[in-house]
Amino acid sequence: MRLHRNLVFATADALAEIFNEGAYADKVIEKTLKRDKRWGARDRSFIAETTYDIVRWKRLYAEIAEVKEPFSRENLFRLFTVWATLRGIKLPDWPQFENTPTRRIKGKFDSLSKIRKYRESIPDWLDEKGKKELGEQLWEKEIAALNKQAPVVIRANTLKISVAELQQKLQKEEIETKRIKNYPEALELVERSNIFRTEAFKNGFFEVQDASSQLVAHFLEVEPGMRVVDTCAGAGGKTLHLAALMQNKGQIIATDIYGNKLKELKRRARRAGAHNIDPRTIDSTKVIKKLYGTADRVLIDAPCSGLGVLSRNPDAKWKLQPEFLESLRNTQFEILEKYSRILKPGGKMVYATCSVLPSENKEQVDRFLNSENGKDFKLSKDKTILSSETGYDGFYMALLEKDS
Ligand SMILES: C[S@@+](CC[C@H](N)C(=O)[O-])C[C@H]1O[C@@H](n2cnc3c(N)ncnc32)[C@H](O)[C@@H]1O
Repeated sequence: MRLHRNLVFATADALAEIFNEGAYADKVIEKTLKRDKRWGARDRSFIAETTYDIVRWKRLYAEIAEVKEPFSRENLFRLFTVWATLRGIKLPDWPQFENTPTRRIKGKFDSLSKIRKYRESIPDWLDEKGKKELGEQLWEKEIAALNKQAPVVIRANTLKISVAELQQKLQKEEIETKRIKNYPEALELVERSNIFRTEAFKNGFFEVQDASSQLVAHFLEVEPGMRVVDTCAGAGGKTLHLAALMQNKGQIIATDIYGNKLKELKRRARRAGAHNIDPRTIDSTKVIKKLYGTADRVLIDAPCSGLGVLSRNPDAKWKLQPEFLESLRNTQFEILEKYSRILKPGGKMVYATCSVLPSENKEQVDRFLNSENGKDFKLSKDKTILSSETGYDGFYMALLEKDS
């Protein structure tokens, strides 16, 4: 691979914003890629993938390069040097790469790789937390899996097209995909590419949605004609799936505390041809109270640490703080406690997170079942999806039934 100056410099600029200014990696990359219209698909993927890689391995690379935050421009190039050296990429003779200590970089990599928090490039507290909650062996496997680049998975929008037809249409646009066993609407891309540019996407034939996330709507056992409340709908990844499973029949009330996310949901629903969604911003306690006792199904796709989606969002490793995890647990419990009241007697509810930590998952469900409001509920089934077992995101989902 030959390194191009403007691409490497763009990567360094992106890293400066992410590391030194605390900006979100996905937003910075999106903005950076708009900088030069002449960049082709390869250039763009170089910037995106290299930036994500260096974000993912920040702690390990900083330790090897012996640099500390905030990173000066020179030190950002040192991180880049470590990245290139460990991948066997030949460095050009630019002043930034003079006197690169190749052997020393490789030697330090070998010795630091013996210690998990460096090898997996995670903060001390996260290593402790993962070990405590999952046990040494499982944590070791899970964090290694969460450090791998995530595959791109899409969900066929069965309101408009079958999975088989979508696969053919994409093939005509030179995008190879494969079916995934036991994930009925999923297709995995054989090679990464910018699928948002395809006609199939513009026509609303699919959404990008990880395979594990595609299990959640099925878990809720919805049927056409039901009244469903998706309480933490966000931009609607699961709402759109629910609409498809309900064949556009019945009603889905999609709530969230952020109106701008629901705006995006509306836009996506239009493209997908989903007509049974009623978005409502939670701007007072009345919004939820009005719904008490009215729904056949409730989905609580709760705000969580996002540890299960680290492969997609590696900067969460550096943004998450232990205190935040503590306060999240209270939010999750409050949400469960309040939003479960939306259900009719005999109705069903799913509590889901994209976390693999029991403290955000089964422990929250147990706490709810032991609470005053939870005593009318039974746990029908639950499932923890580990990235180390499936290769997709880490997730948790529990199906709870309310007594009739
Ligand atoms: C895991 S995300 C939801 C993702 C979304 N369901 C999807 O599939 O695309 C959690 C959502 O909960 C919302 N949220 C946070 N606190 C909330 C609350 N108290 N009530 C309702 N929604 C909340 C966040 O804004 C966020 O959109």
